[in-house]
Amino acid sequence: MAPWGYEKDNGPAHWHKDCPIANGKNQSPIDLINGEVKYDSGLKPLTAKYVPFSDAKFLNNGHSVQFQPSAGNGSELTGGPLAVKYNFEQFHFHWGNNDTEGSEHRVDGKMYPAELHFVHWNSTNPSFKDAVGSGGPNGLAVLGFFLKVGAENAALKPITDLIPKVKDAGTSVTVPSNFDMQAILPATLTDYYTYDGSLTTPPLAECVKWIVFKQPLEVSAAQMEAFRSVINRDGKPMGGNYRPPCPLHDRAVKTSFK
Ligand SMILES: NS(=O)(=O)c1ccc(C(=O)NCc2cccc(F)c2F)cc1
Ligand SMILES: [Zn+2]
Repeated sequence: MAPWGYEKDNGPAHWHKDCPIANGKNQSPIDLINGEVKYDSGLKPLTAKYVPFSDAKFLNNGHSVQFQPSAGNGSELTGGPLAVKYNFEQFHFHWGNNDTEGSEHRVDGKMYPAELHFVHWNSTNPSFKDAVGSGGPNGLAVLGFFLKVGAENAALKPITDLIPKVKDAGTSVTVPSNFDMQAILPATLTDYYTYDGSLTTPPLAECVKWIVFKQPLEVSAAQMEAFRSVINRDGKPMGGNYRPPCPLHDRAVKTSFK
């Protein structure tokens, strides 16, 4: 099979052939249906401590654009539904070719124009790859933020300004060391949905504690257009790099808000 992608001949409907877990019972993304979620008063706010990075790359890996610091950057995530400390690994985006589609998770069937994922791994493992393979839903913790079109996002501007430099698959640039990743996050990480799920791209490992924030971040129309100029491995616009929602099966979606 051609390497996986989001086109007719290699998209989500084909992924099960190389990754049979695609039809598993803990797959992501899902449609977050407010009438079916359950408030959990035990869910505290999350704490993310992101330290400045000395040598981080911003790259086009053929199916997303991704910010990746060198290993062992000391940034960490704790709190919320997490029992232990998680190390920051990377962040990346999923988006559509117009403002009516693009996010992976949905809220009562509504899609946002894009979704930003901050990927973290359980620090009781020696590495990210070990965490992915550690079995069970506590290997990774991914923070999901919906993006909607509105005011320019000043915190994301240093990243969206780099997009033209990674237009083609396989290209990367060094990110200026004064990039402040912490500034992307809302001041308080409250009001989120959380459930046990998977990577939303192959290998689709069911190793993720998903934490999806209710409040979208805003980006300008120009910043959205920057994403839509990115090209994939087949030389086509990368927009549409989102997996459709998967069945919930017998999972519960908990919320930190009423
Ligand atoms: N969209 S998402 O947030 O669910 C997501 C996050 C990370 C990855 C990933 O790291 N893939 C490559 C990769 C690298 C090493 C080991 C792996 F298992 C692996 F999937 C895929 C999807
Ligand atoms: Zn993702």
